[in-house]
Amino acid sequence: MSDLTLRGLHKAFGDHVVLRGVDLSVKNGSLLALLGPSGSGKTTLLRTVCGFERASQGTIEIGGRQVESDEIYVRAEARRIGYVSQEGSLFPHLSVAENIVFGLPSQQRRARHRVDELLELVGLPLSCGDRPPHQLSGGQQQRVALARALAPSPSLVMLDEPFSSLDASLRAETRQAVADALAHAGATAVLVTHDQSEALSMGHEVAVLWDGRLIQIAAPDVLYRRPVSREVASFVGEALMLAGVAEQGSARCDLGRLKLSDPHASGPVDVMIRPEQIQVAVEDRDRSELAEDNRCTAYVEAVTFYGHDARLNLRLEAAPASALAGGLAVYARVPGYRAPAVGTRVRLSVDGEVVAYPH
Ligand SMILES: Nc1ncnc2c1ncn2[C@@H]1O[C@H](COP(=O)(O)OP(=O)(O)OP(=O)(O)O)[C@@H](O)[C@H]1O
Repeated sequence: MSDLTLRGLHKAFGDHVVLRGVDLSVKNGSLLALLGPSGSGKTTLLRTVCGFERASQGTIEIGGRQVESDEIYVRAEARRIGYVSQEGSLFPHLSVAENIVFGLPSQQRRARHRVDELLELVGLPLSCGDRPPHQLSGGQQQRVALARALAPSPSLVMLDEPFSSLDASLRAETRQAVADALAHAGATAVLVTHDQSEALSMGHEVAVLWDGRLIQIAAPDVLYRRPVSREVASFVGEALMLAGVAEQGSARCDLGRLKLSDPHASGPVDVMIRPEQIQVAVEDRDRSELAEDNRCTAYVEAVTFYGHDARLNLRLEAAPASALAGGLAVYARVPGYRAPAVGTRVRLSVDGEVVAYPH
């Protein structure tokens, strides 16, 4: 399948500007997750690439062929893009197989072209083909929608929040099935989502759209560990921000002297720490695990238990002058089986590098 390139893409509805100059490149055969808060322009970007909306300015190229510019406008049907919507939008009066071949030329429709192959690709039993969509679960229906999108061998597949109507367990399973099917098909795909865990777990790369601008494109682990701004840090996960001072590759803050991911930062900064980086050791229980440096003491004020992990609200003892009266409050994520009880005195250290945002 082809790659996708956007250059300087603008889109306005009247005088309401939604996309403000988007440059983006999606590599052949890869899945890009387009992540952004509600109203940031994700769906508009996807609809413009599909040709459902005209760009106000800029160019769109699919597989090296320009489909949109000031002079060129290739109609949606001729762009050869497979589209999967939130609800899947299957036709209820047609069987699963008829849905899959719906967009194909009539001869291929009659021959149920590639139906078995596509059912297999999306991980559904072949017996599903003759059933009406309503007899399938929501997750299975989304897989049928993907099979239908892949049936004409499109250049590109666009997925617009395709898992948002599914409950949590079905969502996880369907995400995996869809990711596998796209990989097996060698598809170039864009997945629109406002769910950071979905973007991080499915995207080969994640692009963050903020108020109509792409503000960061990176591999999921890089985006999570080195977000470009405080806003992105908080949007892609839980982020603890502590005032500090950076110098010579580390930053001093209420949790000690911490190693910085950017060694060049200096002066007053906000230090961004992921809560799972905070190592919590119970004084009597975990004596051997206590690091000599970077350690300070705190009390567990509250525990929210999630099973696999737990969130601890902690209050630092003897927090320095920068802290609020009564000690600084921070929080940590620890494995559920190691969650200490409320009131326990613990020692804290920070594992790994942290990010500094200058004031
Ligand atoms: N056809 C339209 N006419 C006028 N304004 C529109 C139109 N489509 C979208 N908008 C506006 O564009 C902005 C971005 O909308 P869009 O649906 O692209 O955002 P989104 O990031 O996909 O949000 P969500 O996650 O809530 O779906 C919104 O302010 C919306 O009201």
